[in-house]
Formats: sequence, structure tokens, C-alpha cells
Amino acid sequence: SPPGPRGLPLLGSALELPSKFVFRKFDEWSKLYDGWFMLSAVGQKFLVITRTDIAVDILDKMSLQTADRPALPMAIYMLRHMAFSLDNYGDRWRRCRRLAHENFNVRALEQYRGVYELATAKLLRQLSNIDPLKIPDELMQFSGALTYEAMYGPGSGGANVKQNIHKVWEMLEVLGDAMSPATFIINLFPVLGILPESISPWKQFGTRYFNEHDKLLKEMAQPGLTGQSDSGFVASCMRMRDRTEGISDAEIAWTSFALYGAGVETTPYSLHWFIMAMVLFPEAYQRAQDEVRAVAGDSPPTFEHRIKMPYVMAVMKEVLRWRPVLPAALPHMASEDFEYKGYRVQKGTYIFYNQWNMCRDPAVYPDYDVFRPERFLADPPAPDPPVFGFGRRICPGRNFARDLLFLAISNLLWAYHFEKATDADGKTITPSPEDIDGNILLHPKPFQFVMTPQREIPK
Ligand code: HEM
Repeated sequence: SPPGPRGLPLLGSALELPSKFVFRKFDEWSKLYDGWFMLSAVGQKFLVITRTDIAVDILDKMSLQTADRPALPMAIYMLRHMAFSLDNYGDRWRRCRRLAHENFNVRALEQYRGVYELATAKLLRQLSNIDPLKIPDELMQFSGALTYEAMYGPGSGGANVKQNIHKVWEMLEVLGDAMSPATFIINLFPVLGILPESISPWKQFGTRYFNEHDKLLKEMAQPGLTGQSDSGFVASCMRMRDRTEGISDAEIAWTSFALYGAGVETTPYSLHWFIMAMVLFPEAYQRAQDEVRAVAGDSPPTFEHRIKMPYVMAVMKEVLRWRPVLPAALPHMASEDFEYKGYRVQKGTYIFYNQWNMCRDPAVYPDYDVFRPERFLADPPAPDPPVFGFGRRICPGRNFARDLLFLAISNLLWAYHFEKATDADGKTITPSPEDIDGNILLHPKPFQFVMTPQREIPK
């Protein structure tokens, strides 16, 4: 069999797999194996990839066999295969993925630029006079409101926007909890699925959850679905509906949720890491700020400036590389048996790939712990960090995320000065990038720093 850690016969390596920050355990194991290894836990086989070239071989070149997603039983009861990010590879996934692709590619994204610019201007205003420990909440609200408008069209939720964002937030939280093997026994023993709903509390819970949220998501999508709103992702999907066979209103509504749910936390976490990098690496900060000042002058940066800000673009790439917010990405699953390097990998095997290791490959990113945007401007430049996944499941929000991050980063640099704080005794407080939180997503714990407005922020 392929290389990998040995465990007890029945539990395999289950006892060694932490439920939090699994990327660290994979990192430890990566030192023992050459780029990939297999392990098993409670009868389930896992293949773990820790090198980019092997991820390209298995997930890109063999994407037909490796683009399935393991779906936990609870996810199936609660989502009924409607949220494509967590769904198996199949016709519905393909239809929803196409909606996401066609309305979220580089050209289609131009339609959301007005939304980003207004949201970014609001963020700058909100941040003046804020306690740095409250920054994570503020960044999350920025992303929540902006993603909502991008999905449903500016102003489309009327007075209900805040309430809807809150409901979707709860929806995501309940889903996250229910997917944990510890919450519902069905996740550990899928065979119990043969029992009828009348005596299966998990099925009853799933049905209630689905029905309630199916209604909510359709209500949120209503303005775009009925033509009341002609901007945003939903309205844009309606325009391509004639060209896409079999697409339903429900699929459009749930696809907007899948995008919202997968994307809403990633950008704020990356922005929080960006602030930490600016505080810890003042040279990079200074160079980025000089570039923004020279190019944008007295008015806030816009998308037109992007091409003239190579250093800021490199800062953005380095933020994504230095602390990838999805360090162990999302697992794929083999939909067929396949062979790799002489070993057979069976259908149903979960395939993890640890982007954390790939972003810290010393041959590609020397001194990987140092925040050094210059690596992306060298000749030849370092490759873009592999943080958005591989193959047919590659993140469909990656261009949206890059647009948003560029605008937010350049505007923050334009408006604010960041530096280390001092404590009551006058000692400098140095935040630590090891002080992390999250579970699947990786973000810093709130940290102290000083943020001073450098100019009058436009009203
Ligand atoms: C810093 C920002 C982001 C990072 C690092 C990131 C990273 C990723 C990664 C690693 C995956 C897994 C890909 C795979 O399965 O191989 C993924 C999937 C996904 N991402 Fe992102 N993402 C980001 C932002 C966004 C945004 C803003 C959106 C939407 C607005 C989004 C929507 C999605 C969706 C829907 C999937 C599931 C795709 C599928 O299963 O077919 N992401 N992302």
C-alpha cells in the first residue's frame, strides 16, 4: 500500500488526527513522507498531499476521478444536494458550478466593482476611532454586507438586509456544528440512514432545516429572480438561464448561498493577517505605502490603479501565502479507483491537500516565514501561492477575492498608518502569528496595534 503512518488495526490513525488545525498534523507527517501519504480512520481512507507537483498530478491532471466531495450524512439531510460547495460531483453540481463560473469570472466581475468601491469607502470611515480588538467584527460586517449586495443587488434587501445577513450567519453556524461527527451520531454511523424519518431525530432536524432555509434563500433571491433587481449575481444568473438547461430558481438561490457561505469569512481573515503583516514587517509596509501615495495621490485608490501598483499586488499575494486562510483546503474524494506512482487509490478515498506546506516549500519560497512581497517581483518571480485549490473544484470566488483584497489593502494603506502598540509600562507589544484561532479557516486572535488616520477620510 502507499506510504503512511501506521495506527491501531481498527481505528487506524484516527486517534492521531486532531479535530482542530489538522494542517499542523499534516505538516508534521509531511516531514516523514515524500509529498504524499495515506492514512485510515474508522475504516475511512485518506490520501494527504503536501507538495504542489503531486497536487497537480492528482487533482488537476486526474480531475475527472478526483473532483468528488465527501458529503457527510448530515450535510445531505440538511442541504439536499443544493449547496454545490459541499455536494458530490454530478449534474446538479455541474449546473450550479457553471452559474458560479459564468457570473464570477474576470469579465463578469466588473459588474460588482461599484459595490466593492462603496463598501470599501464605508469600511475606511468605520475604522476611524475603532478599538483594534474589534477590527475582526468590523471586517466581517464589511464582507457580509458587500457579499450580500454582490449576490442580490445593491439595495435589494431593503430594510431586511441586516436581519437576513444575521439569519444566514446562524444558518452557517448550525450547519458547521451539525457537520461535526460529535454532534450527530449519523455522521459516524451512516448505516443508520436506513431508519425511517419518524424515528430518526437527525432526519427530522435536517428536513426542518432545509425547508426553513429553502424559503429564506428564495425570499432573499426574489428581487433578482423576478426582475425587480437587475444587478447582482442572481439577476445575472437569470440572464443566462435560457442558455443553461434545467436550471431552477431554487438552484440559483442555493448557489448564491453556497458562494456567500464559502466566501464571506475568507476575505476578512486575510485582511486581518494583512494588518498583522504590516505591523510586524515595517519595511514592506513602508514600500507599499510609498507606492500607493505616489500612484493614487490625494484620492482613494480604485481598480484603475491596480496595474500601476505591482508592489501592492505582491503584498496581497504574500498575505495569501504567508498565512493561507484555508491551510488544509477542502477535501476531495476519489470517484473511481486510480493509480499513482504504482499504488492503487480506491474509490471513496478522501483526498486532502495541505496548502500550508505548499506555501512553505523552501525551494519555491525561501525564508518562507518572512513576509517578503519582493519574491513575486524577482526575475523570475515566485509562482502565485497555491491557496485556491486545484482541479474542477478550484475556488470559483478567487477573482472576486483578489479584486476585493486589492481594493481593501490599497485603501487601508492609503488612509491609515499601522504600527505596534505599547503597553502601560511603555513596552512594545509584538503580535504573534502563532496566536491563531479558527478550525478549518485560520485567523489571528484579536491583537493590539495602533492605527492612525493619515488623511481626512472622505465622507
Ligand atoms: C482569500 C480568499 C479565498 C481563499 C483562500 C479561498 C480558497 C478556497 C479553497 C482552497 C477552496 C477549495 C477548492 C477545492 O476543493 O479544491 C475553495 C472553494 C470554494 N470557494 Fe473559495 N476562497 C476564497 C474566497 C472565496 C470567495 C470570496 C468566494 C465566493 C464569493 C468563494 C467561494 C468558494 C466556493 C463556492 C467553493 C467551493 C467550490 C466547489 O466545491 O466547486 N471563495 N476556496
